[in-house]
Amino acid sequence: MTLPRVLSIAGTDPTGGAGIQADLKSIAAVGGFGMAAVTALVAQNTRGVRSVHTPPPSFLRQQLDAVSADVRIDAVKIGMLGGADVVRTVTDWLSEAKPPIVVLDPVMVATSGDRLLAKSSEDAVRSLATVVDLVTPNLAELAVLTGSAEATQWHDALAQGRQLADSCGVRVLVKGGHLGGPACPDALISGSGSPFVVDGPRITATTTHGTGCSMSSALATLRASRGSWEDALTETKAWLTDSIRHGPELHVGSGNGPVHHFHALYERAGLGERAEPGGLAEPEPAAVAAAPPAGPETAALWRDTEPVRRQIDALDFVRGLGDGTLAEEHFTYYLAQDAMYLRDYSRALARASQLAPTAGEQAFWARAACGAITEEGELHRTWLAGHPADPGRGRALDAYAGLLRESGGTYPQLVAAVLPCFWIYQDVGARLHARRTDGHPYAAWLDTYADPEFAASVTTAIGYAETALAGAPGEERAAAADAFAAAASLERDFFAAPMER
Ligand SMILES: Nc1ncnc2c1ncn2[C@@H]1O[C@H](COP(=O)(O)OP(=O)(O)OP(=O)(O)O)[C@@H](O)[C@H]1O
Ligand SMILES: Cc1ncc(COP(=O)(O)O)c(N)n1
Repeated sequence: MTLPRVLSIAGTDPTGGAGIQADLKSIAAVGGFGMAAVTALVAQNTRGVRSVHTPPPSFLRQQLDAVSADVRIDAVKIGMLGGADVVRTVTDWLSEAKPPIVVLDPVMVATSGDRLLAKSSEDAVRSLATVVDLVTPNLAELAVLTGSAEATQWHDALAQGRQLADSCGVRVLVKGGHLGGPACPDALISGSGSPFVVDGPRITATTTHGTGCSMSSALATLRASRGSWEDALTETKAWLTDSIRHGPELHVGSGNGPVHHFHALYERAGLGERAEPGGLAEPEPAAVAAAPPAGPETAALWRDTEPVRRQIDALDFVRGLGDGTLAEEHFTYYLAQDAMYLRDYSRALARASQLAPTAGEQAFWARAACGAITEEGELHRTWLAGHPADPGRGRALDAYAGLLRESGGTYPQLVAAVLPCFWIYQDVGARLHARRTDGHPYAAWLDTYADPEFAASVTTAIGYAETALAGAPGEERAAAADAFAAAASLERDFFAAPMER
C-alpha cells in the first residue's frame, strides 16, 4: 500500500521539536510521507519564542497550490496560523483542494507561554474548525474556543469538548496533557455517542515541547492508513507516550525539550543513548530540574538573582535541611514562621487573581491562593501538631509580608513579587530532593517542593510573569524586577532566620 502523503501547514521551530519540524518527524515515524507548507517562521527554542516572521499569505497560497497541483494529498494537518489572513488563505485553499482528511491543531500559545496566534484571530480559527474533520485543542485552547474558563477537572474538559463538537459540528480530541495528577487521558468526542477515551500515564519528564504538533500529525497520518479515528488515536497515544518518555535521551536544549519521535527505530538500530537495562527508567533528573525561564523577561529576573540564590544554597539551614542534619528546633521555628507566611502569601495570590487580565490567570492564582493554605498548610499543621511552637512573628516574616502587601499596585509587580516563592522553592526543593536519602527526617518537606505537579504550576507562574512583564510599560517593568529581586532576598533572609535568631 502507498504510504499516506500528509501535508503539514504550520510554523517552524529551528530547534526541531515543534511546528513543521516535529510534524515531519511524526509523520515519518508513524509511517507516512511528510510534506510541509510554512505559515510563519518562528525564532524559538526549547525555552521560548523570540520573534515571528510571517511571509505574505499569497506566498503560502503559492506553496499550497504547488503541492496540490502535483501530489495526491491523503491527509492535512494544520498547526500554527498566526493571523486571520493566513486562516482565510488556508480555508480558501481547503475548499478548492478538498483533501479527504483534515486535522486542525488550533495552536494559540506555546508551552513556554508565548502567543502564537493573534488574539483577534481566535474567531477565524473557530470558523475554520467548522470545516475540518478533527480539532485537537489543549485545555487552554479548548477554553478559548468555547468561551469558558480553562478546565482543571477531566469531566469539565469533556463537557467543553462536547460543547465545541456540537457548536462547530466537528470531532474534537480533548487532551489531558495539561491536567494535574498521575493520568494523562485523551478523548475523542463526536456525534451524540459517548467519548472514546484512551488512558495513558503521565510521564514526569520535561520533554513535552511539541507534543500537540506531534500528536495531530500522527493522528492525520494514522487516520489515513488505519481508516478509523479510534485506531488512529490508540496507536498515536502509545507511540507519543513512549516518545515523551525517551525524550531526555536526546539532550536537546535546556528548556522543555523535544520528544524522541524515532525512539523505536533508533533502539532497533542501536543508535543513541540507551534506556536503562531492565526497562525504561522514569527520567528522574529531568523531573527535578529547576523550571526554565519562559522568555527574556523571566530569564533576566533569574539571572540577576543568581548571587542571592547562591547565598541561599550556602546557608547552614538549607544544607542541614538537605542532608537531614538540621536540628528539629530550627525546622520547627522555620515551619511555624512559614505557616504564618502562607496566610499572607495566599492573600497576595488572591489579589493577583483579582488583577489578572485573563480568566485562565484568574483561575490559576485563585487555585494557588487556596493551595497555599490547604495543601501546603497541611504539611505545616501535621509537623507542628507533633512539635508545638509559638514563636511569634519574626523580622524576616514581617519584612516579606510587608513586601507582598506593598507590591499590589500593578499586576506585573505583584506577579513578580509572588514568583520567587514558587520558583526558588522549586529550584531548592528539587535539588535537595535529588540527594534525599531513605528515612530523611524532613522527607515530607522535600517531597512537597520537588513534586512534578508543583513544578508544573511553577512553569505556569513563570509563563504568566513573562507575559505580564513583556506587556508592561518600562516603569512598571522596572518596579516588577525590583519586586522580584526584593522577594528573592527575603527568601534568603527567611531561610537564614531560624539559625540567626
Ligand atoms: N507529561 C506527559 N506525559 C504523558 N503524556 C503527555 C504528557 N504531556 C502531554 N501528554 C500527551 O501529549 C499529547 C498532547 O497533549 P497536550 O495537552 O500537551 O497538548 P498541547 O498543549 O497542544 O501540546 P503542546 O505542548 O505541543 O502545545 C496528549 O496526548 C497528552 O495526553
Ligand atoms: C511553530 C510552532 N507551532 C506550535 C508550537 C506549540 O508547541 P509547544 O506548545 O509545545 O511549544 C510551537 N512552539 N511552535
